[in-house]
Amino acid sequence: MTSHNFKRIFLIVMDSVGIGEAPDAAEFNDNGADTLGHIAEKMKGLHMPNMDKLGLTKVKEYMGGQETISPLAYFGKMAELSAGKDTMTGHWEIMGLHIDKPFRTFPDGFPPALINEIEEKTGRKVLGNKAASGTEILDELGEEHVKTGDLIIYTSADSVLQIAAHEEVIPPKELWEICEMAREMTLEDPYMIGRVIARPFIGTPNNWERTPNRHDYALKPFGRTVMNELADSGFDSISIGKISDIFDGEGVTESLRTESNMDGMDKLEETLEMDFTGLSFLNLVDFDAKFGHRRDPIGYGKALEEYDARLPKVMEMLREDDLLIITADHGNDPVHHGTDHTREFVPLLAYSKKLQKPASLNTRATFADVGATIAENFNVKIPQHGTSFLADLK
Ligand SMILES: O=P(O)(O)O[C@H]1O[C@H](CO)[C@@H](O)[C@H]1O
Ligand SMILES: [Mn+2]
Ligand SMILES: [Mn+2]
Repeated sequence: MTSHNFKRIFLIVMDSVGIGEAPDAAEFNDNGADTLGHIAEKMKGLHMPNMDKLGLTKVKEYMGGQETISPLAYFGKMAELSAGKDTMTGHWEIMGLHIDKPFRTFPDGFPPALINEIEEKTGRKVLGNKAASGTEILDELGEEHVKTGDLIIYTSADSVLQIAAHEEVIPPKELWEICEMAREMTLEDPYMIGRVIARPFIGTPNNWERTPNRHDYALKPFGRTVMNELADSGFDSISIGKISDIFDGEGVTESLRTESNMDGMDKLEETLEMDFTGLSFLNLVDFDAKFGHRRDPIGYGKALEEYDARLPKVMEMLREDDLLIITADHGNDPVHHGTDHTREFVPLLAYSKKLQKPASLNTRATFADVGATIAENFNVKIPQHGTSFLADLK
């Protein structure tokens, strides 16, 4: 082991917090996308003093951001190499994979053969079968679903098959079973759907509310990730939030579920108190699910400020030989057209108490540089993709 190895690495993915259009944004119809920048403008000033102190404003100027002369963290930004801008592609790339064939998407609805099979196997009819926003489709079809018990099936620009059902019409357990069945049907070509998602909700017409009983059924990562290497070498690989779902449990030695960003930060603190050697990997999904897809820049901005306020405690709880890495998995600009993700650069911040002279990590060509760094740190097999920046952390 070299002198700069860290015993514990805490990785935070701020889901969808992009910092400006990626060089290939045009290929994704995302010219001009800028999640953080546009939120800050809509907020007439966004205040994340702790992210700024770490070095965020070194890589992203935004309204309300405070310039930092001596950042506490190494700072940089990363472009995504894979052919996709979804959560799984982003996270899998962070852990060392390169997804060159995008998952299948069904912007015009799923083929009749699949819908028929679902209807036959569940004994329920299907409503919707189109690309839609998850809240709007409840307004449109919620009442009919409650009357008939039919399944609301919808998708988005992502490779997802989502099934919504009222908890009093189809109890979550039954909905999960239906989703497991749909998962089995769509693992391979011609479907190869990234995720089947159970979307239980409660409430009454015009007051529908989605519940935390959401469950995601992902495909298994297409190759071995750094998490597999860690787990197989006897290190801890702790998942917080939906990380375990995103990797379908692959390379996860312990999983802590969360109900919200703040709950995620609570669970992160729990792992900061634990004695382990390896990785604690947190995803903060509210940014994306509650605000990005809902095109709610003010809600998004407030959530960012609320998150930022939790950082001093996290930094205080870090031990001398810990490393904290903060990044994101794609953008989701809440003032961009549509309701989907955006192809953007993501921030990269790396902080440790023992690092004395934080400097720039420049612009990285792939998110996999994070995975390569983690692999090198624990001396496990370096992924095929990615260049470690461990030696730069002095
Ligand atoms: O509109 P809702 O149901 O929130 O769906 C969003 O959530 C899905 C999974 O993250 C995305 O693909 C997007 O469609
Ligand atoms: Mn995401
Ligand atoms: Mn999303």
